[in-house]
Amino acid sequence: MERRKEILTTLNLPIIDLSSPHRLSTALSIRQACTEYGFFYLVNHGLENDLVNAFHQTKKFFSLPLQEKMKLLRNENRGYSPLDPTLVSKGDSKEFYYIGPLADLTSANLNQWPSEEVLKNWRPSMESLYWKLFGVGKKLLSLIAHSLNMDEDFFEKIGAIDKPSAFLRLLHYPGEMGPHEEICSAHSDFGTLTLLLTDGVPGLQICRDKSKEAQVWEDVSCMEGAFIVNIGDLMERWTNCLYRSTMHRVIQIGKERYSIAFFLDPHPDCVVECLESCCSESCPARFAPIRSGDYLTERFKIQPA
Ligand SMILES: O=C(O)CCC(=O)C(=O)O
Ligand SMILES: [Fe+2]
Repeated sequence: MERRKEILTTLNLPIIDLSSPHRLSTALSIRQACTEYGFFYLVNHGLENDLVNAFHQTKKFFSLPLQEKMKLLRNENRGYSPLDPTLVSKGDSKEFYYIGPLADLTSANLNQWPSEEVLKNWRPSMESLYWKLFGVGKKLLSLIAHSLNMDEDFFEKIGAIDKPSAFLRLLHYPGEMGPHEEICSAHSDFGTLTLLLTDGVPGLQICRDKSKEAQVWEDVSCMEGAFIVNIGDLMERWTNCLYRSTMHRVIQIGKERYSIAFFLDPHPDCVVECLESCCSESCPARFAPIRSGDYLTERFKIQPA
């Protein structure tokens, strides 16, 4: 197994309660979590009873014969990506399946679904999960706006989530694979925020200081029933780097692993520019305004996820 000069520690991420009536203190805790870690656990999100089924459906999909999954081969970033032997040798050992934005018909029609004969009721079940995750993301985003001293409906008002451009990604890591330590290589997420669910199998790690020579990787353990939430690059731009889009990866521990990631990205036409509350004369905006669609297209070209 490849060895790098790395120091490893274990981490207790902050816990945010989405159902708390104390919005100000919740917003303050979010602010602290996003500035220090860019990651937190989200509890009392209302989807507790949906999680078992979400993983059940995910496993059903990946259990299909390869030839069935290959009929849905990824196109326009929707559909199935098989385990890629060229990437396995570079330290990426996962198969995954993307469901793209469902809000408008043109985009929703690009999605690729297994037929009813192959997986009965799978599509409605996943569509329902998608919208429930979107509901959680939207609630959280209003708290994030609050935490940044903006109006709670700020992200709605600027058109970031009116037609949500969210991608749902199901992931399967088959277990002991290749000589490399990483099975999902180190990256930051591109968009606004990510809601992550894992099946409890460890392996997720974060590196809080992107610039350090010797990278310090910290283990993120799974908290039963909670989402692991992380800030993406566009939120980092919106906040002038106040909120951190933290680098993360998954290392192999020799066990099969499933996870579900929901990437809440801004609508492609939404222009992401430094928030008023995050810049001043002494702290000017570090990034020029950019159309979200242009930014994400560029990122996908450089680092196809
Ligand atoms: O599988 C995981 O736990 C992490 C997945 C991830 O970081 C991603 O899909 O961006
Ligand atoms: Fe990620």
